[in-house]
Amino acid sequence: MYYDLKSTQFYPTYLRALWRTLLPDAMLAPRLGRREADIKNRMVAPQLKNFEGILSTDVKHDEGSKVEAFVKETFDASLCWEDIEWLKSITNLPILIKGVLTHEVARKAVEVGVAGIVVSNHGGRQLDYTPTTISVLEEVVDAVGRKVPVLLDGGVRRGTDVFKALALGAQAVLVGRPVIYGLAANGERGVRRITEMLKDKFELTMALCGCPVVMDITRSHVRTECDKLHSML
Ligand SMILES: Cc1cc2nc3c(=O)[nH]c(=O)nc-3n(C[C@H](O)[C@H](O)[C@H](O)COP(=O)(O)O)c2cc1C
Repeated sequence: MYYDLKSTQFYPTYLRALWRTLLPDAMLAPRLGRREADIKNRMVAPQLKNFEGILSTDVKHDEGSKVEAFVKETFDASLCWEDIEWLKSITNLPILIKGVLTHEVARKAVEVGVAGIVVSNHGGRQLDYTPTTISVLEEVVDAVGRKVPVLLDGGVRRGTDVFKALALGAQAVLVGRPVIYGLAANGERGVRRITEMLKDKFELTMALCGCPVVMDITRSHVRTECDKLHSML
């Protein structure tokens, strides 16, 4: 069945239909995903400097993840598109919406007036079977049509990942865990090293792809699974 689908034009459509059934709403996680490892390990949010009183560990639950219990008590599950309007009314800061994975949601986000979009599946930590962000980036970029910047996060581990995202239309990428790993391994130096590694490999990729400046990175520098399928038709 996989082979048949792959050899027809319906393959991407089918795959997208499948994904849609599992796509979480883009509104900044109204609830926490079921993080089984956290539940098993009875995860406790550490008391972080500068977050005193915000990220509390003081939750009265004896079992399961305390992060889950904390989120239940603090997150507002009624969060919806209208809240963007309210957010805009209380700040002059640009509001970016994170967690966008489809063209429908991207268009809606532009419609409600966000300043930017982050294509993200929250590091794959919220819901299993969400698509990889790189695989839906182009769909979002096309839907947004340069009206606002589109950023991407999730799985950016090498300079080549940065290059691929820019070639597919992202204006920038964001990294999560690599920075945390660098911090855990070697503190501030570790974080610097991670950013240097990403930057160096990105520059090398540009050089090897014949791109002296970032503006030279184009869509033709990458070939996606969809491109391969189209070329077979
Ligand atoms: C420890 C940890 C905590 C996170 N907390 C949040 C959060 O509170 N809200 C959110 O939108 N994303 C959260 N994320 C997801 C990150 O913002 C980001 O989308 C993700 O880590 C990017 O993927 P990467 O780690 O593969 O680079 C968290 C990620 C990690 C690793």
